Amino acid sequence: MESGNQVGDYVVVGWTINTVPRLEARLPLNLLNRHILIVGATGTGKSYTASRIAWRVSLKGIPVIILDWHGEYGDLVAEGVRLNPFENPVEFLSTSDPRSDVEVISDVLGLTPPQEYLLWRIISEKGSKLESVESLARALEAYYDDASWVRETRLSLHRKLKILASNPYARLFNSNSRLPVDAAEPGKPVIVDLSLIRNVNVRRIYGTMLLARLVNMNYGLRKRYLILVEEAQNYLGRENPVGFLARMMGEIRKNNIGFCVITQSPSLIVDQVLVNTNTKIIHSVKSNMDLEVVSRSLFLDQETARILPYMDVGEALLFNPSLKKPVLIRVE
Ligand SMILES: Nc1ncnc2c1ncn2[C@@H]1O[C@H](COP(=O)(O)OP(=O)(O)OP(=O)(O)O)[C@@H](O)[C@H]1O
Repeated sequence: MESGNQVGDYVVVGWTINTVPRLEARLPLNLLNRHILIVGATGTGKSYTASRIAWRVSLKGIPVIILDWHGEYGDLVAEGVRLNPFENPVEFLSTSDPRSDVEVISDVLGLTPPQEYLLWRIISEKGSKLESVESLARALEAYYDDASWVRETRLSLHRKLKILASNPYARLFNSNSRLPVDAAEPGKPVIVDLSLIRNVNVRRIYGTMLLARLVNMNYGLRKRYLILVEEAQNYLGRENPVGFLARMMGEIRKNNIGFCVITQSPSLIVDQVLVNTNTKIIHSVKSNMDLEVVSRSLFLDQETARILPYMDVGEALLFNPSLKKPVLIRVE
């Protein structure tokens, strides 16, 4: 299916504004695995821009998966394949590799070191008897307390898992699941509608688990695809970033996955994202903190920085290493 391999192949994001004649604003496909950042205040055109990129990249035969936090991409990419997370469970425990599973679960749930250790003990003791989140929650409830820290840790870990093991959320996690990347076709990005998961914390956990499984599956295979992460502050926020995702942004050689990270507020996102995204598309930014972060990370001169709050919807500064300085474009 992959055809976007030719050197110099690219997709068009829009057109330059301040040049005569106007020129194509291009996104080279060989930069995809060096990641894209799209930022801008509410309503400035981030999702529209991301949807154009998703569709055009997918037309090149590169599979695209959209983690659709608000459920808006069904309208933006009418050709996309919409997936309901409840009908597409993600693997929570894969007893074939318990060590890396514990790391993933720990990252996803934000476990403390004692919680992670206890989880490891239980999984290595019970092994294949734990095929679901419910069975893990039950095993935790019944686990013997051989020290006082075990009891406290067990109870706090159980609290974290309880909602995942409850109805209807337990259906989101299953040991016999397939990854949605198989559903992608040329011109048809896969849209995982996360908004169907009402509990925001569970939504974040499902999204992160899905990302973890996609990334892990791709080690060794090195298949090329693009993942759009909407409302990225939920996964890569400064307060509680998911460790493996932040690390992934810097590990371009080990994996061939490109991330397109989308957020309203670059000041809420971990620095790794700003440092490790090669292509930046900056729509209008209004808050002083975000203006400062954008200006600093792109080394903007004062004149360019001054226009940031006043750009129209659909206008953006495009920056990548092949350009000497950011270019003002209109996304089309
Ligand atoms: N390049 C464009 N050309 C034409 N219309 C656009 C363009 N970009 C955005 N729009 C329109 O502007 C509106 C807001 O766009 P969009 O939803 O993409 O903004 P957003 O920054 O993602 O907002 P939010 O943060 O609230 O999700 C939509 O109606 C969209 O169709």
